[in-house]
Amino acid sequence: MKKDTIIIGTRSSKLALWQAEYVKSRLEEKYPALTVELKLMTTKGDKILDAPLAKIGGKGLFTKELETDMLTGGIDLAVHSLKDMPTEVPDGLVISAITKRFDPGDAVVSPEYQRFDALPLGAKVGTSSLRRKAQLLHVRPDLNICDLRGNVNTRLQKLADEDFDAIILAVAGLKRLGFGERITDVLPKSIVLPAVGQGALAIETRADDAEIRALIDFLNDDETVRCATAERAFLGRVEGGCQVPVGVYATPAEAGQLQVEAVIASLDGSKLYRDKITGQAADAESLGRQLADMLLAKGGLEIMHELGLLLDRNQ
Ligand SMILES: NCc1[nH]cc(CCC(=O)O)c1CC(=O)O
Repeated sequence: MKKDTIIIGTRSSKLALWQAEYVKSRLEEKYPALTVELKLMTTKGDKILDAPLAKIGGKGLFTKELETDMLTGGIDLAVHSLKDMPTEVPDGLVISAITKRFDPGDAVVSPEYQRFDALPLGAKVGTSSLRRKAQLLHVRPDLNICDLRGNVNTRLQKLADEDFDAIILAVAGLKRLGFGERITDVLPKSIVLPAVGQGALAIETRADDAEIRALIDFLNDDETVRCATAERAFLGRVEGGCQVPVGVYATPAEAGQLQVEAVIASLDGSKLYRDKITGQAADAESLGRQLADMLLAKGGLEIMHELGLLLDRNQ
């Protein structure tokens, strides 16, 4: 091995730091002679805290600054939550590893009512995700869903400060930060499908950095990679990003198969199209694309048009 020090770029939120430290410790455990340093960085998504995420828009809100630094050699790799990664990685960069998915669920934190089912009529529910909002409104149009921005710690603080009856956060993020005991319910997948890649980490490197890529290859979890491939193919096809209420969840099925379930909904949840497909795991990418086409044909395309999103269907 030529390199004796590698530099991991990470955002500086507590969750991002946990994730970078996790990769650091797995590398150090595997390569005792290697020194791994963390370089803390700030992204546009960290700076703009007062606007709803969907309004800021722009791809790579939480990844771009890290990617620019990696392309110029400032860092060797970047650790991201897979769900924060746009489906298209910039030229010269590549996702070289996807770690084992931890828990893809969406959690309810509601000290007063505990369970989602128990929320009273018109309850004030906090989330900044269009995906969660639309799917929740579909089954509970009475809910008063309000924007809740900030990192996980800030959001938990706002639960009390801003009088929410419940807030919704990824199970994975809460558990990583040691807040697992704050979870009072987990939304069933029959109501809310997770975001693409929720619960898994992506490690991004330069495409031509063969040494680093070989070094981190052991972090890949084959099963998660297959699921993520299907989920990201779905998202790439519907051009979802964080601006469209889209959920997708792939799971291994028997005999080397993969089941992929997905949803596209209108912002207010009044229209919701959901379907699933099963096929060979080796065809993960095409399964994701087929499912996207099924949902677009059912009415998803109309929703995209209503949202004013351009779709290049010839890609
Ligand atoms: N959007 C921010 C974000 N990115 C990743 C996670 C959680 C960890 C994960 O899903 O892997 C979170 C917080 C949340 O959605 O509650």
